[in-house]
Amino acid sequence: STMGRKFFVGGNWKCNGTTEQVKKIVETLNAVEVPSSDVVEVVVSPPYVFLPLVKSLLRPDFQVAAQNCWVKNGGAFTGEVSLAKMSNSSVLGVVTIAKMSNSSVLGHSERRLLLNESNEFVGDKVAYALSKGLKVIACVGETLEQREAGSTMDVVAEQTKAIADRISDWNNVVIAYEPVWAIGTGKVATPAQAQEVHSELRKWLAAKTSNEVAETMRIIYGGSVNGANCKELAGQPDVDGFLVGGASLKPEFIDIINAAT
Ligand SMILES: O=C(COP(=O)(O)O)NO
Repeated sequence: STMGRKFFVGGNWKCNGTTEQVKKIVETLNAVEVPSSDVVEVVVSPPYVFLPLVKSLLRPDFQVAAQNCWVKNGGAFTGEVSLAKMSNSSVLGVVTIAKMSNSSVLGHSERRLLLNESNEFVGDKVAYALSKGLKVIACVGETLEQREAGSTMDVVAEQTKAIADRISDWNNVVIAYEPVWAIGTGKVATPAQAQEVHSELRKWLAAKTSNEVAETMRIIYGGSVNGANCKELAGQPDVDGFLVGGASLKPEFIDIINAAT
């Protein structure tokens, strides 16, 4: 990462954890030495049901994110969790929203592919969450067949455009490039592959939004990041951090946080 962009490390716990496991992970995170929050921004994203517990136990220099949100405020949307409810509960704390200390992971490929969340729907969610004062970790990334067809940048641009068409203030957005073929597979993108897409995406942002947005945007990488491969990836000029799945549930998450450059 360069240009003074603060390193950003997100831990996406996905649909994992029991109360006991969550307490243990938070205990471990609370006890370790990591660079100050001036150097690295750390966000952990537990399943909704653990948001209150994690928010109440987690060290104050780390932030908590939801893994999704609904696109309206409450109402007849069975099974959904509305932002307003989350922000009204002690979980995210309405008062802390003003400090942008809360965020949501949106557009994760598992929701795009398994739950058919369209680019437009993800764009609507990003706009809604931002309008409610949350930070957003917006996920984009191509499938293996799209990469093999040479359409990686087309796909990533299309996904990002659906967001750009709906928002004007990018201040509270972090973009996570997560190639689907690297998620949960152990097949991490090479530093060159990650750098190529991150720099192309940054150029796209410069052309479609502004140089300022492009230069200040944290573009983070996700997909089989671990304690062993994070350093080399972090050394790439346009890799500004990580969105970590599996390894965020293990002590090596600390190594990934410490890879902050
Ligand atoms: O989905 C991911 C990455 O998951 P893994 O680190 O387990 O590949 N981040 O949101």
